Amino acid sequence: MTASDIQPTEPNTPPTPHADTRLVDRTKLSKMYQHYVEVKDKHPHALLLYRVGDFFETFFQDAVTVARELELVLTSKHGGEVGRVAMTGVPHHAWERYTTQLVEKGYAVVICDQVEDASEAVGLVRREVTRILTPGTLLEEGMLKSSRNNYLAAVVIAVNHWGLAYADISTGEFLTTQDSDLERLTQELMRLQPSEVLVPTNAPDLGSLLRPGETSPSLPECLPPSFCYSLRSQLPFSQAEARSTLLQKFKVRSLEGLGCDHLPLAVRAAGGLLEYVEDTQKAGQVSLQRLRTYTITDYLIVDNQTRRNLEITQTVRDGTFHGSLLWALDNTSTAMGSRALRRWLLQPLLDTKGIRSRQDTIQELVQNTPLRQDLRHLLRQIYDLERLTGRASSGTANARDLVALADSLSRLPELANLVAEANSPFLKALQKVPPILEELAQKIHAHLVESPPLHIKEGGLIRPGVNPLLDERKATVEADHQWIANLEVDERARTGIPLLKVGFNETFGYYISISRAKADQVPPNYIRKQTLKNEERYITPELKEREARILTARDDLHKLEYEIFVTLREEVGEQAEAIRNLSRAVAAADVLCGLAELAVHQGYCRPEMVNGRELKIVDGRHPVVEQSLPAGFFVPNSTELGNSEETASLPDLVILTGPNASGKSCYLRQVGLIQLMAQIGSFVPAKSARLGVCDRIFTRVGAVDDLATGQSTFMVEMNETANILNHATSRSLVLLDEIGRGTATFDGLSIAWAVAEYLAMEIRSRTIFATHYHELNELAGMLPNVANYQVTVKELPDQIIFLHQVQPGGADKSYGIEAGRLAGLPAVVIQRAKQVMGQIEKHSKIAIGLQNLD
Ligand SMILES: Nc1ncnc2c1ncn2[C@@H]1O[C@H](COP(=O)(O)OP(=O)(O)OP(=O)(O)O)[C@@H](O)[C@H]1O
Repeated sequence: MTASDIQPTEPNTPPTPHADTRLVDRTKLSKMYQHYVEVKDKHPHALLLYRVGDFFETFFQDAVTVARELELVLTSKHGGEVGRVAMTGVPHHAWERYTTQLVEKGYAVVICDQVEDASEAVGLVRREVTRILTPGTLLEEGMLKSSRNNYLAAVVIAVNHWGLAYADISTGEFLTTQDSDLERLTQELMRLQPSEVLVPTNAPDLGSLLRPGETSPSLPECLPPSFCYSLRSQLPFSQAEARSTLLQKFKVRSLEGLGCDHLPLAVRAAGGLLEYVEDTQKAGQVSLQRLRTYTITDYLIVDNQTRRNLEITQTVRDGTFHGSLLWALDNTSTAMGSRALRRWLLQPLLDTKGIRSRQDTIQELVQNTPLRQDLRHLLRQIYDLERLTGRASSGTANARDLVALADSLSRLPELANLVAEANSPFLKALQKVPPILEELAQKIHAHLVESPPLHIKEGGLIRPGVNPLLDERKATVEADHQWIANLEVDERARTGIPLLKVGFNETFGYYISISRAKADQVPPNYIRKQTLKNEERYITPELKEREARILTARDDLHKLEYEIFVTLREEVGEQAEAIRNLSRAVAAADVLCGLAELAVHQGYCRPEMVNGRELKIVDGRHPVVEQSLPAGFFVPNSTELGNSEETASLPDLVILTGPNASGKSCYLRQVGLIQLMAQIGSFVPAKSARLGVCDRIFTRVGAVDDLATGQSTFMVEMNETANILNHATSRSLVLLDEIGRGTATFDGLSIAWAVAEYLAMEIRSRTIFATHYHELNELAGMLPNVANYQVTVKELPDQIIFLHQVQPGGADKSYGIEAGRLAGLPAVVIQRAKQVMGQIEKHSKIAIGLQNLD
């Protein structure tokens, strides 16, 4: 197949009946289509993009799908004796853009590229599958979001136990875990938000990729429907296969060193995942870091509901990043740092030592302003080393990637210098740069030109002096070019035609151009090649000889440059682990430097992390609301929780009352966010804080109908409350907003009362319970570890002023009727509501009744 075989798309041609490879008579297909169908048979569940000249074409059923999904014209092409087959194509240079769209829509895409030069091919150009792209196996820069990891996960479930492995093949991260309770698996998947999840199955739809929302009977119920699932064969996930895949990959004799030898389900998930990665990467080698085994309970557990309610990565109202905690905290200077901060926020620590070493680093950077500023300045010059390394080791990096990588590597010694005197752990980690990485940077700089072209097969990459053969060939080509340049001058002199020119075009190559008026003066060795309106074009045997030499030499030159480049790229790939180890240190330092900057500018303090259950915050603020209000407008509030022998006066449970919109929800969230920030090692928005480490944070905030599962507001609320009561411990922090609102007043109040009592007496978790049921204030008089707080307002004759101050005591009214008046309810309705309330208050015996319960 040559370039001339490229079929132009033929719009307006109706699609032929041949839109299904399974129904077509293959013997009547032309050779290229036969090959296409063979490849398609091997990848029935993916879309096959098949290189034909300057296009990636799709045929048959894939053409129909691609045309529909990308809104391209569906056309057709002659496929041999069978007649026409459906076709849709995209220009080869734009394949990434189109493939990204397909992968984002949840399709797997197989790239079948030409692997030999079309001009050198004898017969059909050789084509091979070079890449299989699925949502979880992307490496291309344009397909990935720089600020977040792209996780591929694999799950293996055995009754109530499960193994989960996940990897980001663009950065090399690879982890596995095992646990019981399928609810925890769901939660872990929700934390990771993987782009693709591998599930081993025996089902008939094996090999297919279920797009988000698609269902299959082979999918276990505990797997949330919002992800993409790849249904895979059981074999690579079997204990024996998975074990041997891992042993081979990491060149170890036993899995002990990887920490998972006693976790069969974790091993099976990791082995199956690895096999899939190798299967999809075809041409390239993906370098995953050594597998790490982790335990879910080693981290602060924040369930999906709480993550949502605390708006950690996106807001509840419109799902945007702007307005989330991550948005407020992200002051990082590198993409690696930005990804690391997200990971930290989604997996805060339990271990006080780990927290303190992060705090120490922030503290050093807070105190040393020049160091902090220089560090930020230098970090900004470091590109995404993790992903650049990933592309280098998988063979997808171009020369610009390697130059960017070398530029970044060469900043590392400067970084080491800058932190040479530093004392804190995360800065010390930057003090040593392995000499091999410095040498690698120098080598790349010495080999590649400063601004290499995008394409790596068209020369112009390698500096002179790198390879004698290359220099020799360059010199020959240059001499030939010079000969051609001289030719114009020489021939003008020889022929006496002053306007004679030497030109070049792709079709004829080099030629001598003379105006038609002078055509009678051409020497006899000129051979006429083309006649234009005002011009005749000639060639000479010597010119053609030089041309052939130049073109061959140029091709050789490009090939040699490419070979030198590939060798260099492989050398980078060999250092992937060392580069990534250092990248992780850079990412961590970047996160901490950003948090230090924030601490300085927003006036955050270092929380004192203690071992008990104490939670003391003096003048705490909400880190996001504070940033969205003008400076000084946010009203700080203190919190004291955690009853123990040493802190006998502190309550475990606070009943928080106050009018609508006074700031109850904001206060609840503020406490949760401060605790969470403290457990990622950050400083916190407060004057001072003493915080015991929490094992879990639970929230129940707001009331939203879960339309997707058809549950009512009240049922959602009850499910969430049940989850809290069943899982909270005395080390948990529980934040409840308006329990029992979605049902009849007495039912709601009774449930709220019983829940509060259970939390305070049985679980003894630290709890803030915001409510409009003022009757709950009675609890404080009955239980020693319950206290009442209220958010205060100032009442004027015709308006309420929100003071947003949390103070001891219970509010005795809700101002709900005032809020209704302000919202514009008719005066008669307001008047009547006041009358009704007066009557109810007079006759209500709820509180009295409750006191008499015991
Ligand atoms: N401490 C504060 N300082 C300044 N403004 C605040 C403070 N707390 C809350 N606000 C402002 O008040 C608004 C209402 O707060 P919030 O939603 O927390 O009220 P609420 O008491 O939970 O109301 P409702 O009972 O109706 O849910 C917030 O949007 C915020 O802008």
